[in-house]
Amino acid sequence: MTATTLDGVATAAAVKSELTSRIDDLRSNGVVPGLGTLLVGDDPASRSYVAGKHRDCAEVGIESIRVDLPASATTADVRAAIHDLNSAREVTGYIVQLPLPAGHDENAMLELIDPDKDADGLHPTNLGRLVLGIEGELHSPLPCTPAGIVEMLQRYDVAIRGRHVAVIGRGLTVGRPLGLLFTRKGLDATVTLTHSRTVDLADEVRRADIVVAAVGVPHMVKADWIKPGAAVLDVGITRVADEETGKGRLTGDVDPAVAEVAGHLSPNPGGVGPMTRAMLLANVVKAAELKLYGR
Ligand SMILES: Nc1nc(=O)c2c([nH]1)NC[C@@H]1CN(c3ccc(C(=O)N[C@@H](CCC(=O)O)C(=O)O)cc3)C=[N+]21
Repeated sequence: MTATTLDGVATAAAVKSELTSRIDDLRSNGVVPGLGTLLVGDDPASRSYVAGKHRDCAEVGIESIRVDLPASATTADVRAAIHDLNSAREVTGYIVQLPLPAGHDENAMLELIDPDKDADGLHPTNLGRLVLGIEGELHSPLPCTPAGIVEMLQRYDVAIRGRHVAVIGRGLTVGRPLGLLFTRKGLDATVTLTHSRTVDLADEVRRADIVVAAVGVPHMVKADWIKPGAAVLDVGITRVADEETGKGRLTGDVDPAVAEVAGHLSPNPGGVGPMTRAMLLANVVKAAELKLYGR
């Protein structure tokens, strides 16, 4: 048996095509959705992610506004750029590309974002609403990767209610908010949030119906950790040199042999990454709709 592929490219395309009609409605009501990106420094991976976000916007009819600061930018420069994005009328939502270069306090910068323009859902107000929302409806942007994971599972009819989810990794952008999201009323999963200090990680993962690996350690999740038929989402990305060609390529956290045991498996690349980008677009559209129609 080979796992069903959770195809992030195809699923993201479906999400994007649904967004285009909402974008048309916004435009005909005089609201042009616009995504801003703030990139500091010249890390090649970050540059390429940001470029991808601008391409995605062009594809669906969202304007995009790019602010790039050099690696030498001071925290005062970053602060000033965030204030400009908060007041720029054409920017209806924006992100601060993470990680910021060493020396900047990321949490302090995230706090400066206008929560109504927070396209990543990483402002403390929006993370707080995520916590409050465990009891019901949410009217705030969700962090894009967690939202994309849940969206993909739902579109593939993978059961979540009452099921046991093992999340590996407790980071700000994936693991920690994902645990909160899965335990919300309406999703109703049981979550084990594991991390680098978890004792007997393999045993925790073996009990799970859904496994999310968001660590950044190539192929750490082995086939004998997986309950037969479980859904496995491979989030972590590591750039490695290909043994044959010597060229750089991307590797996920999940060992390829997992495909022989799992019921569903998201490839990496081609799985959660494209969904993350689609949910960013969804957050921008939602923010523009809230601006037009109110909460
Ligand atoms: N403020 C902020 N928000 C983020 O959402 C954010 C961030 N900072 N910093 C970095 C991480 C990483 N991330 C990715 C999104 C999509 C792909 C993606 O689409 N990857 C393609 C492959 C792309 C390639 O080939 O390089 C795929 O998985 O198929 C990857 C990584 C968002 N992040």
